[in-house]
Amino acid sequence: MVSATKVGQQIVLPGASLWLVDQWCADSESVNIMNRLQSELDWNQPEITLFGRSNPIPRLQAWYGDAGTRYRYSGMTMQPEPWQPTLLALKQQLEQTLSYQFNSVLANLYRDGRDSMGWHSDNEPELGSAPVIASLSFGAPRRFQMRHKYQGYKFELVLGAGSLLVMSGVTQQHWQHAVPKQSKVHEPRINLTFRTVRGV
Ligand SMILES: O=C(O)CCC(=O)C(=O)O
Ligand SMILES: [Fe+2]
Repeated sequence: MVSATKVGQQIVLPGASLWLVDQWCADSESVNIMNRLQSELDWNQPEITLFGRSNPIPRLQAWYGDAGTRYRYSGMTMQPEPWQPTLLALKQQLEQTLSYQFNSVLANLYRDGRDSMGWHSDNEPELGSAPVIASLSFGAPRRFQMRHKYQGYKFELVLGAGSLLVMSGVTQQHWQHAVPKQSKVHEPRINLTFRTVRGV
């Protein structure tokens, strides 16, 4: 069980463990972090092959972590870059908030509302069956949608700048999540999902 020391709320959904802290970091700090991450991370836009067709993913990505935290994701194998100072500082603060250790982070840059993330669960085998995923958001607020895989429940929230969402327990077994396109959003957003890859 994850225990948070910052003020937050548990979100009660069937078969999901969610913890939301709207203001995990102050506004001024989150603007600063957004700018640093946008300019300092090694962003790339890999191609993804679906039904035999290759297309660039609709966002930019970067993968950082301890050596050996190789990660397979939608047919792509990503080798982590070594920890970068801004990410390392955030990881350490997060580990203090949650009393939990992470060894990697997937960074996503949504350049504007045309960028998105399709429906998926963070259920890659190397994350184990009940992963703790800590998601930090900076920049433009974006919708974060959830849907139950079998029972038709839907849930949605807005992840604003400086927010922390922790998904844990069996959430990934029962639910999928997505970040839909939002044509009225013209500003970038960065989301960091801290993870623990097993077998390192
Ligand atoms: O951008 C987000 O809030 C979600 C990112 C996500 O689902 C992922 O990186 O697996
Ligand atoms: Fe995800």
